[in-house]
Amino acid sequence: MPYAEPLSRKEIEDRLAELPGWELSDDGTALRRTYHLEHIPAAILAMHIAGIQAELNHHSDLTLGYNTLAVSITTHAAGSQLTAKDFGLAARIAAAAAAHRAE
Ligand SMILES: C[C@H](O)[C@H](O)[C@H]1CNC2=NC(N)=NC(=O)C2=N1
Repeated sequence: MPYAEPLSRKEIEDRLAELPGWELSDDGTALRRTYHLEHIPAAILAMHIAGIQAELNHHSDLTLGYNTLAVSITTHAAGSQLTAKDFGLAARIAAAAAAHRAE
């Protein structure tokens, strides 16, 4: 059984509409958002995300800046295309970011 099935363009657009502030990469194969943190170190949010990823067994690429955390999500096992797993992870990350007042 495949790791996860790629979503159609329509499914991607519908699901993206439920994730305010997130966007598609230029080639449409990844979900992206850069969070800005004023209240806690960005690394704290990164560690929170690492816990979520361990729980879901699905992982983003995180780029840690001084007060930013850039998130990029795709499903490698689906040939670097977007799947429901990516949107599930993004929704959990969005909730964690909101809890840390990241914008
Ligand atoms: C064996 C294990 O389930 C796989 O390596 C998982 C782990 N996390 C993953 N995360 C992401 N983003 N894509 C994958 O294909 C993937 N594969």
